[in-house]
Amino acid sequence: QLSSYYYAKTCPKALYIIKTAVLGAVAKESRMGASLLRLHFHDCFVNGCDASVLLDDDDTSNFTGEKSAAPNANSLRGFEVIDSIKSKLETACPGVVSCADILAVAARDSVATLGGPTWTVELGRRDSTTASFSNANTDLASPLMNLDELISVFSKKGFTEKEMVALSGSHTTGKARCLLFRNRIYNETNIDSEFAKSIQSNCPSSGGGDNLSPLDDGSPVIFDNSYFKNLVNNKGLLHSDQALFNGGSMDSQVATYSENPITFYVDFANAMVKMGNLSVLTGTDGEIRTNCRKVN
Ligand code: HEM
Ligand SMILES: [Ca+2]
Repeated sequence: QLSSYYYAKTCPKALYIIKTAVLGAVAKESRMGASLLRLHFHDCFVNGCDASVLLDDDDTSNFTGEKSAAPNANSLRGFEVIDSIKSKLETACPGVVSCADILAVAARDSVATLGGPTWTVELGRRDSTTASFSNANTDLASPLMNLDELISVFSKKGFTEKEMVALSGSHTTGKARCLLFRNRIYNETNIDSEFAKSIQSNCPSSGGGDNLSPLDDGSPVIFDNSYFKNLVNNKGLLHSDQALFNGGSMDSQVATYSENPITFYVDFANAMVKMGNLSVLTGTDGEIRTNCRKVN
């Protein structure tokens, strides 16, 4: 249903406008590439890729937005970058480019800007007129999950175990808060002890819960396969990261990606296209929001 030429006639500069803005935002702060990639993921896994994640709480339509759900609160970032892209697009071609498409293109451009693979983004998603606080709490994975739980969360969205592992390679960039990996670095045994010690210096056993550590110590602002190299060395930051390589069924897949970046890139790009197609609104469903934070 979606098409890569969707805006060719109605907003020919759309892709250029988004790419330029993403490049600028990542140049200003490299972590923003990670944050924009994650926004698209947290959008797509909750009611599909419909920009529901961008909506603020709405007193008129009477819904609580997804931003305050547990996986998102004090964690998601990049909303101002999306707002700024949207306002440029509204000037260039008012009412044409959806917020959901902006998220999909910004995720692709972020990965490419950080040195990762690129892919063709299918376009034509429309924006939701509602959000789901409760689905945001149930449909996203938690960093405390084990392999079987991670497989289950992704299989509910139609992904294979291998695709789940490839998508997790996103943790090759970006940061996480101490409170989410504290138990791992102090109490777990499947962790390299030097690595645990080095992370502990910025994540005390009590307090400092918001202190940040890179998800990939090896190359935090480059989109490469270093995340998988970490895992085979027991240097996964989150419990859920190390769960992918912990004597289970995905060990060999992780090892393959750790040795072969091209295989990872190909699988990652394909899985991102698939993720971008989750329950999209097309035709006359939904709307093209004027402001990504509010229904029209
Ligand atoms: C496999 C299950 C996953 C779990 C349990 C998980 C969990 C997390 C957690 C806990 C954080 C840190 C949040 C914080 O400290 O506030 C994080 C960050 C991040 N996640 Fe995931 N994630 C998963 C899969 C994914 C996928 C599929 C993607 C993208 C396609 C992704 C992209 C990111 C990125 C880029 C960051 C860094 C964001 C930033 O620095 O702003 N994650 N994730
Ligand atoms: Ca969504």
